[in-house]
Amino acid sequence: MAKTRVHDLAKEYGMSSKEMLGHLQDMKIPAKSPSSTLEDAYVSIVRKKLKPILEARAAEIEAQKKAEAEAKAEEERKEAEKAERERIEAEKRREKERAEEERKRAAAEAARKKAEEERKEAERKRKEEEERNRVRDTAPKSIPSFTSLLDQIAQQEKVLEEQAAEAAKKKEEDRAARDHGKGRGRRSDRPSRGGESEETHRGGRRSSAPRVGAAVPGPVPEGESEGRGRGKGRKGGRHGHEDEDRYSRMAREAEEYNRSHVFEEAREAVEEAHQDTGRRRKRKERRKKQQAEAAEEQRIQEAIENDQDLSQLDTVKVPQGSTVADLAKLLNVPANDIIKRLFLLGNPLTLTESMSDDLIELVADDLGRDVKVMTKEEENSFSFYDDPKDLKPRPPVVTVMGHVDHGKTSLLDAIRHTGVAEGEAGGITQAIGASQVQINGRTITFIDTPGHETFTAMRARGAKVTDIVILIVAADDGVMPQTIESINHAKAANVPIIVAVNKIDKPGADPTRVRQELTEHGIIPEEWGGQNMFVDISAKKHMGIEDLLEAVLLEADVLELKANPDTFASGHVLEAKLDRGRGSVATLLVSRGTLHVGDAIVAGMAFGKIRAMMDPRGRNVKEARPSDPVEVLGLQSVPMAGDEFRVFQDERDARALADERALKARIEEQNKVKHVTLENLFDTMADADVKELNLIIKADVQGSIEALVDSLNKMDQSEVRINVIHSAVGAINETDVTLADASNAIIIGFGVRPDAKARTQAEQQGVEIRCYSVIYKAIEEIDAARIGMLKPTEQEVQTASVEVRNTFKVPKVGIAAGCMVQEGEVSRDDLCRLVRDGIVVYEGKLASLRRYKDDVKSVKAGFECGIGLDNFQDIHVGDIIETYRIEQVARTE
Ligand SMILES: Nc1nc2c(ncn2[C@@H]2O[C@H](COP(=O)(O)OP(=O)(O)OP(=O)(O)O)[C@@H](O)[C@H]2O)c(=O)[nH]1
Repeated sequence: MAKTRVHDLAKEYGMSSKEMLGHLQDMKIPAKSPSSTLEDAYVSIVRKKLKPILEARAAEIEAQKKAEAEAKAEEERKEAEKAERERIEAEKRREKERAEEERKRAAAEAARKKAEEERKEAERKRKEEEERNRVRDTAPKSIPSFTSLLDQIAQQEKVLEEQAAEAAKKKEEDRAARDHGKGRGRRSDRPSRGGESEETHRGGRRSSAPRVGAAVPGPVPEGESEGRGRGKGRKGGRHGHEDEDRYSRMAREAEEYNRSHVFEEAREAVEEAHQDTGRRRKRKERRKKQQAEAAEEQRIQEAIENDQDLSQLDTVKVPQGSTVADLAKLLNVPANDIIKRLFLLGNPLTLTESMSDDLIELVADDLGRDVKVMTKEEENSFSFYDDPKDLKPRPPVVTVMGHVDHGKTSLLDAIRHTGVAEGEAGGITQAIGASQVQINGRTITFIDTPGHETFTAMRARGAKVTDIVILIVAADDGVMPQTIESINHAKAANVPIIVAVNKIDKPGADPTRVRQELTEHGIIPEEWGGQNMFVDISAKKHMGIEDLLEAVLLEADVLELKANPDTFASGHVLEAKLDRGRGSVATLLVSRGTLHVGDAIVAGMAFGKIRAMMDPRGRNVKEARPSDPVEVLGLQSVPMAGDEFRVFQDERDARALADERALKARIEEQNKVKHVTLENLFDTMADADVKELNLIIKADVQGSIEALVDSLNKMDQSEVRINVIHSAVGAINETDVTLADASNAIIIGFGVRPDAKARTQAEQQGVEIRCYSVIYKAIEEIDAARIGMLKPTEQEVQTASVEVRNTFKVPKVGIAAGCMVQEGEVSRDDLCRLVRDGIVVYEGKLASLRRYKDDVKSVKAGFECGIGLDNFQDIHVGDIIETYRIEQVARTE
């Protein structure tokens, strides 16, 4: 039975051992020292008895704590009050400063305004003067009304002068009259002078007054002027100052009236003179405007009918490489206008020369036009307009990216098994290049070609199919070069990134380090205040997968992904290949509308009617909705990954468009070849030191070609220039060898093999053919060859080529092939590949090699034999079995 020591009990109750011993003594419980032990029965007595004491103590502590808290709160309140007072005072100070500043500013402003007003007044006066001169100088003299106005002005000026003279004379007379009152002698000679003067004045007035009368307001009354005569001399003298004022006023008013009146009339006259041409111009402008409005309306109407994006309407689409003439036609401007501008830009071009993207944009900008230079892919792409009310939510499309071996494939495998019943799990195969998973009743689409090469190749072709990127980073390895590349690619495409920190089950895993390293590349976890969701997972042990999928759904909710499902389908080709038996097989991702079996489609240059569709589980389906990936049969040729597809109502339209595109591509290809040859000629002349590595690339799918070319482009080509002189989907044939021979090229095969004739020819002509099934291997080797660092390595040595002539069932083994060895010698230990129509269908080992019923070690050319393949039954008559062995070969290059 457990015993309790006194000091433990004391500790439990927060008291000293001595105090506890005191209590024990009071309770008559035997205990001597702190280390004495107590029976459980005693302990329970102690607990009972000490309960009220403890409660009292607890209450005491509580009260003390409360008092402390109150004191603290009071102190804080005071602090806050003090801070508030300080704040208010500071605010007041600031307010005062602001007011002072405001006052200064207002004073400065008032001074400025005054100066401005003065300046304006001076300006107004100057302008008035200018206007007067202008009207006088510029008005056409041929206009009669204007000429007469000028006459009037001259007359007015004359009258005013006379009036002023008269006023002066009157003043003189009055003064004389006054003087006369003082001394008669002086007055005696006055009348004759005055009469003479009066006569002169009257005569002058009579000749001018009638013409002026109408123009001068308040003409001088006859009586008044008469009054200035002899009879009313004194009286007039008394009113001398008044009269003088009145005359001055009249003179001023007359001048003012005339000035403004004359100006106004002159202005009207000038306008009238130009009115004819003005009206014509206005009419022309109005007509032009109406035409432009009608054209614009028609354009919008057509755009609406064709479901086009209305926001793009003002931009003129110019195909890449357009000539000067093409651009002039598209912009509806004279070609000379463009040639002139090009000349000024230092790029003189003729009508038929093609323009670079930059030049097209520069010239258009110069012309004030908005253009978009369209690549071939963009030209082939369609833009649609959907009424927002037709849009419905669609599943997100996700791509997994990350460094080699960080677990992309494992993650996709783990995801494919999520939400699938246990029994069903084994039956899941990756039927097409994409998969879908259900989580919480919602769907997520995954593109199954992991890695940024495919992603970028697609994007480079204008196909933005991914909504969300999952960046996978191994927790034991951290951020590596391809992690950074993936981040850059996702960022360039403006696609949100969710980070899956993988392999957390491993002993060296450090998810925090991964987070820290990623912050250096702008990927910051949400929990650290960033934008990116991080989920720790183990793809191998299926840990955290559902959390990751839920994160994807959360991100998708933020993106509000929508599409219109009720229209003709369109989307992109994810992958396409040629399949024996089934023909052209393409994996499509629907982005808009619903795709049905029987639909007529165009994808890039391929067209056809959909014969059958398969979902990611390999099940036949009748329709595919937005974000659904499907494998389709029925296209008459193989499109390229990244091509846009679109359903047409009529198969004939589809065919016409595909034909038109194919023709255009052929013409472009021809032009390009010519162009490139010329360029190469100059380049080679310029730097003869540069070595060239010419390649011909053949592959089973377009995606591999693009991925390889993309990687080659990234290599340093300063010493050895890599030229891909030809690339295509399909087996390596004689034409490829001829081309390689002519251009000193190496042929690279991906998942494809040379046919027999091509191989023989290659051997005869010494053309090198290298075949790979892993892209990294090819890149590694080309890179190694480029930098001249080829190490001794393993090399494949072909041993025999065997044709399948018959197939039969063998108990326990399955299907075996009755064959004829065509060349070489096949051995039991050889590795092999089964080639059908130039495409590698199987790679592995021989399971059996027999002559009649006997197992044999080898069979030579010209002999028949029976061959069984390891774990492979799908052998057809006509297939070729190539056998080979791997040898260590020292490189001589
Ligand atoms: N311990 C552990 N190992 C894992 C985990 N995920 C993947 N691996 C292992 O890591 C290795 C690489 O995984 P893959 O899925 O092939 O990686 P990948 O990124 O697709 O590789 P590449 O296709 O070459 O780019 C394999 O051996 C996996 O078994 C994990 O969560 N835990």
